[in-house]
Amino acid sequence: MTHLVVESLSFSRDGRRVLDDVSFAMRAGEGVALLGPNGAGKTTILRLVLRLLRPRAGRILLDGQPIMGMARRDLASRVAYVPQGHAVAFPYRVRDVVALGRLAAGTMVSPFVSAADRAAAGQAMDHLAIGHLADRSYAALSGGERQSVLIARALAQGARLLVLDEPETGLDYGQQLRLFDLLRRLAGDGYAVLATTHDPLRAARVFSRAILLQKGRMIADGPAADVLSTAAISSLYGYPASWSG
Ligand SMILES: Nc1ncnc2c1ncn2[C@@H]1O[C@H](COP(=O)(O)OP(=O)(O)OP(=O)(O)O)[C@@H](O)[C@H]1O
Repeated sequence: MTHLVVESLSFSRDGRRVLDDVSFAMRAGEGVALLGPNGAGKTTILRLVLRLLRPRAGRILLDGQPIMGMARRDLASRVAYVPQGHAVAFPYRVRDVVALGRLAAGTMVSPFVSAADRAAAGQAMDHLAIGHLADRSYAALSGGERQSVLIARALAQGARLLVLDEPETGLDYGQQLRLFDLLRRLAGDGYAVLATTHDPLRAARVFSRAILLQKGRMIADGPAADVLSTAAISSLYGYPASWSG
């Protein structure tokens, strides 16, 4: 049962306030989209939730515990970052990329993949219906396939909160549709999905909730279809409502 609480979060960079008093909570089964113009602070929120940055003020709780005091492995078994599926360093097989999720959570204790690690990776691939890719080289996959593999890696990690930063970037239209469908299914399966996106129209259909950020401040939080009205989006991005059709 995942429960993320973000409380009065503020963050500065180079003496400049990047986030100001941001608060929200989310539970298992919720898909929350974070939207806002470039530089609004979306990625900074994700990096704080992943404990890659330390807040200047405020705190973040996962399942009731402040993340700053958690052991790294404990944190990794609760929250997983799904990067965009672009950078490819080595031609690993898909099944090995997925099994690497077990390393992050500390359940894989040696550099060799155990039967238990392999089973967890297999389950994650089955969950996402990508078992047929298991022996392919990750480097040879399409962007959408890579994204699915990285989500499977997060599931193998055991985390129930998935954090994604503009996951649609670089994917063609069909792959974007499949990705967002997958995110919706994962929320339906009880995962908590927190994603930034620059696609308000899709977000309104796929996510249960949307949070709007402007210059580091939250200006809306509520059901995605309500928050992402044409008027709200026009005002957020600063263009006349008549342009959106
Ligand atoms: N490493 C850094 N050093 C200094 N300032 C930074 C750094 N990373 C981000 N910032 C600044 O923090 C602010 C928020 O950045 P952030 O990346 O969180 O915005 P964002 O909403 O994710 O934007 P985008 O939609 O462009 O990805 C911006 O003003 C940005 O310039």
